[in-house]
Amino acid sequence: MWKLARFAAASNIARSRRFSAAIPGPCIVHKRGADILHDPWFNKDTGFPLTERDRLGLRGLLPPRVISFEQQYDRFMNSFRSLENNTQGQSDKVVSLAKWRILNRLHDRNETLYYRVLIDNIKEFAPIIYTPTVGLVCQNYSGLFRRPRGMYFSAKDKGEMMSMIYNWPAHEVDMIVLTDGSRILGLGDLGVQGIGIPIGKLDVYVAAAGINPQRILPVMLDVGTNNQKLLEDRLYLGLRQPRLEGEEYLSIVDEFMEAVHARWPKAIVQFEDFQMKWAFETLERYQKRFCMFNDDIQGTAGVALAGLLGTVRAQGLPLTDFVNQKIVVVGAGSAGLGVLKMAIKAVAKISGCSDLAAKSQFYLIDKDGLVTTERNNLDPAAAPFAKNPRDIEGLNEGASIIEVVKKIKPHVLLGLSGVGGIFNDEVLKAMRESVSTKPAIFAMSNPTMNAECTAIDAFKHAGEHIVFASGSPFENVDLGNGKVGHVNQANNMYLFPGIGLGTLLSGAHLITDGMLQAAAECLASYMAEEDTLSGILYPSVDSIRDVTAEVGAAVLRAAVEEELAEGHGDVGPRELSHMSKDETVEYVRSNMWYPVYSPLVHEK
Ligand SMILES: NC(=O)C1=CN([C@@H]2O[C@H](COP(=O)(O)OP(=O)(O)OC[C@H]3O[C@@H](n4cnc5c(N)ncnc54)[C@H](O)[C@@H]3O)[C@@H](O)[C@H]2O)C=CC1
Ligand SMILES: CC(=O)C(=O)O
Ligand SMILES: [Mg+2]
Repeated sequence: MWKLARFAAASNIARSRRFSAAIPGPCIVHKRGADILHDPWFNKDTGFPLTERDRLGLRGLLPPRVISFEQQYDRFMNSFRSLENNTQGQSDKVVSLAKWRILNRLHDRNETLYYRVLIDNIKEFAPIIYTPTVGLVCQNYSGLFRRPRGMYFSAKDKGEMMSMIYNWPAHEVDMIVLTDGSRILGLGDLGVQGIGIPIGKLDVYVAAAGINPQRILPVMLDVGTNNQKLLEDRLYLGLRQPRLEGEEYLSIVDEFMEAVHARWPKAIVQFEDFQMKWAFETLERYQKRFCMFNDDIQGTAGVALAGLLGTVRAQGLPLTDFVNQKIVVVGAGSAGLGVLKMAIKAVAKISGCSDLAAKSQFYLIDKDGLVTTERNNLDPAAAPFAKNPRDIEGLNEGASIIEVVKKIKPHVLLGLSGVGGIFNDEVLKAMRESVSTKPAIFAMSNPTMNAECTAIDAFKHAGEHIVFASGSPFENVDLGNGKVGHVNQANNMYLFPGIGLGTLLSGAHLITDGMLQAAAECLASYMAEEDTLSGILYPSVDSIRDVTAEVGAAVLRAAVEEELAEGHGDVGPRELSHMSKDETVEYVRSNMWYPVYSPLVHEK
């Protein structure tokens, strides 16, 4: 049963109460005077009322006039707009970095205002703090570095992490995003510079899930880098050594996980942008011990599955037809294999057949072409998805993308290869012969330059009737005659915030396949029928808080059903289990942090 597009008006309501007069509860602060002005968690800049300036020893440290939050907000947005005007005509790179810098400076100075402008303008600002600009920021991180954010644990810290973790100033941490920088988006090994990704992901957590920014922690595990250019860069800020491997590597990750668990047993750890071998190994190693998940494997799988089910609906077919869809996945890495695994499970569930039988509609291509059982040195992770040569008449081991597309005429061509432009004109034109009435092209690799094709090329070469999705945002395409080719953003940002928030509020100490499945199903059913029929598979990024409330509730309810929910704060497992579906959504929504200036009360 599909839900109608709900909460359409919710963001408008939120906007109208943006600057409402409701008085927020007080916030205890353990510092005074200039220390407060230099702490972005508490700083209100010129917004401190006079009484508070007296109370906190701020009198004389600020210009006399008190500026309201609304005025500060408008002032920032005006500066942002001026910057846009002043950088017109400059290269995309210069403009993107300038926009990132102005937002980053606000982030460093005043988190309340930063998160308010981010939440209110998420569609416009997500491409700056997240993909694609975050990729550029990571590539240039050592040069851009002004002040640290998050924590850095390196191979040199072995044996020290249990004490180092107490250097983090917050008493409570709910959400950690961890990377080792080994596969940053489609940009490869960026070593310590990959810290930009946990920072960007956690900004999305605050904006989409309302995780309190005082309770988030971006973490870089610096075990070296194999990026020669970085090793030779005199500005590079990470360890100048090759990456640790094998047991040495795992012992560092083990030590970090144990240190986190010792200090914050309930914190959720999201593994992000680990190279494939460690992505799978660490997931296997920790998923039954710690509250963790791998976003690239599991979050991406759920978002892709929701999109794939959407393509069935886009053709006006019942969901049961998913079992007949021919799907070619290009990229056999952590993301591509995660998608295949979850999609095959969905086919098996719908058709009631075994996973083995459910595989027949899927084709996997990696850098060496079509993956078959005849492959020499077949990667064990890809082996379950390798085709038996008997089942692919007319195709050989290593067949190219164009050969596979021409022969199979798939309903869906999905890219998670990290290689920009590999869905070239010829491949896209071949998709015109697809057996689908609405062939789907998912160019999911990030950032923009690594997308398998652009939106314009997809509509131009594959036809105006296609369904298109990309990992990084593209503008909708003007098809002429008033027609528009809709661009979907198939990005795990639609799921990971809800997975984190739902797990947190459930109090579960593990994240199970059932909870992840519930998240994917929730997203798959989010769009109304008429939207999917016109090729709109995912909601607008503007409504990401509403989507996250639903996804979070689905995850929480799955945890309750699996008897994993231990409750959160004052709300225990019994109360959670008695909540109706709608009450759960409201409960999740009411637990989302929203940035307002709270009265600060000093306590020694
Ligand atoms: N849209 C989204 O939400 C997400 C997108 N991604 C993107 O997916 C991409 C891949 O990520 P991972 O799977 O983690 O990387 P990975 O490095 O583990 O895997 C890349 C795969 O692509 C294959 N490949 C490389 N060159 C190829 C070629 N010329 N033709 C066909 N296949 C080729 C490789 O053999 C490998 O199997 C990245 O660009 C990443 O940004 C990843 C996670 C989420
Ligand atoms: C979106 C994401 O997680 C990635 O590109 O790696
Ligand atoms: Mg990622």
